Amino acid sequence: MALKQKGGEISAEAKKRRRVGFANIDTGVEASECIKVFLVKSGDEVGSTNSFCINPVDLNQFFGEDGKIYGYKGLRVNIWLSTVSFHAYSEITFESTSDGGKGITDLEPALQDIFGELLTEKEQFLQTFSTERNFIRNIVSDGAVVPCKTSKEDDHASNSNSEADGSMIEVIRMKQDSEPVCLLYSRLVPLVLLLVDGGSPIDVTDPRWEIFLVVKKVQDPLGDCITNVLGFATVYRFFHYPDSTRLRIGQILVLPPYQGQGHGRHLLESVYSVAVSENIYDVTAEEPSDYLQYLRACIDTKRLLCFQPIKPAINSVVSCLKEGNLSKRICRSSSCPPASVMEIARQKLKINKKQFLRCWEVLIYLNLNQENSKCTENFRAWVSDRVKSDIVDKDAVDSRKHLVEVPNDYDHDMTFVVCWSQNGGEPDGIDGNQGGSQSTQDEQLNELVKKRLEDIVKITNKVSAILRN
Ligand SMILES: CC(=O)SCCNC(=O)CCNC(=O)[C@H](O)C(C)(C)COP(=O)(O)OP(=O)(O)OC[C@H]1O[C@@H](n2cnc3c(N)ncnc32)[C@H](O)[C@@H]1OP(=O)(O)O
Repeated sequence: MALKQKGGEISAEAKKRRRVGFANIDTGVEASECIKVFLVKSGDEVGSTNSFCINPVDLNQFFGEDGKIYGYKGLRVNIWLSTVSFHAYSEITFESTSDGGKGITDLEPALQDIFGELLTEKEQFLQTFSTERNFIRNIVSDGAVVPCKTSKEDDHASNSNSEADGSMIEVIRMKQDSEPVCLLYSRLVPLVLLLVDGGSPIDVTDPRWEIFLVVKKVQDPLGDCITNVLGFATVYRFFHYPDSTRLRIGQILVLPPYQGQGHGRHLLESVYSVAVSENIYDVTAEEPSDYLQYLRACIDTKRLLCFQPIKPAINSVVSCLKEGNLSKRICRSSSCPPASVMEIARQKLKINKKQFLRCWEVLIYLNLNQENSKCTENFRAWVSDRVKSDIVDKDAVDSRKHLVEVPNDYDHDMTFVVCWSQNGGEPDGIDGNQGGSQSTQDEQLNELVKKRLEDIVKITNKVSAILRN
């Protein structure tokens, strides 16, 4: 870490101001405003602010309660992060420091919290580009390339791809049971902390973790094979009663320069491919971001569209929505997918039930005549019903049963408490009604329906575009 002070001696004027005390109260500067992180793949790029600058989710979280840095004038923290070895080097410059009532923030501990021992001095950092040149190649050579069928339309994200420049893109699966794999993951942790919202490191000592790496293999001018990590997903295997296993995606990350090029999809499809070939129970994701949900929905809807066993169920709902007067509840409830259909999609495609229900609405919309206002009106009413029943389980209220989801660290899809109230009202302390009038609740419900419809249309448009290409 290099520390440079610009502007030399603190002026006599500044010293005077400091003594006056209250004249200039230090309001601090947000960490995200003065820290920049650049991804670099060669020593030549170090020191330059023209390299690829990433956009961390929340740098402020590493700096006290208010995310601010105090006591500096003109502070700039530039960090270069190597995509060859994942070491980092930081350069800190400022014009002056002074305690304006909140002290002078020590930057070192916060940077250590992110980069740990990967933060090195400049000389050492520059050397890593040659000494660690084969770091990734050596580790992934012990992994297994995930085989996956490739179709013409999926060419740009198939599981072993020749690129126009002669490089190969592969997904490599590695069990978290060897020291080198743990070492590789520990070097990826700063990226998780910086780029995954709420991301925290997995427990590398737990052998049930696996890591899927999407890598690019390229020949350098000397004929050497260079391997770069483009992205990765950590996947946890856990027991599913009575005799199977589920796969849960803990973290998925594509390095920013390579995002939007099909690598995230490649990783997800590889996880599915393993789940199908090993007859895993299903695949889930831990607290997925909105974008990940959207991406999964696009991928799974496309897979389900080609899945013949669910066609009759889709057709039956679509014809009900076409003809129907949805004021009849019976017609609305028949719009739910039959349990047998969800089960077969889980068995064959490893799509879990919650995810299937999300795709179900898109599948129906994709098959509807969207130009026909009666159809779209019915569809709206149907979605609205489904949103309501997601929130208020009417049958449960009638029978005085209340299902209360209980968050836990393990699997929040799975845990809930069934509460019973004698008098037919909500049990004490777990009243789902957080207060507010009926009209406020209606408004909130309408907002949710609107949002759900927007999501459905967005995914439908994307899947339609994918199918057209
Ligand atoms: C559990 C968790 O980890 S939650 C946190 C998730 N991770 C993060 O937030 C970290 C930061 N984000 C990322 O790393 C990445 O954005 C990821 C991992 C979420 C997605 O990876 P990317 O490589 O960017 O996505 P990828 O390029 O594969 O897919 C995106 C596009 O492919 C489209 N797509 C989906 N299926 C297909 C298909 N079959 N054919 C063609 N395109 C498709 C998607 O619709 C999307 O396009 P759009 O955004 O233009 O609508």
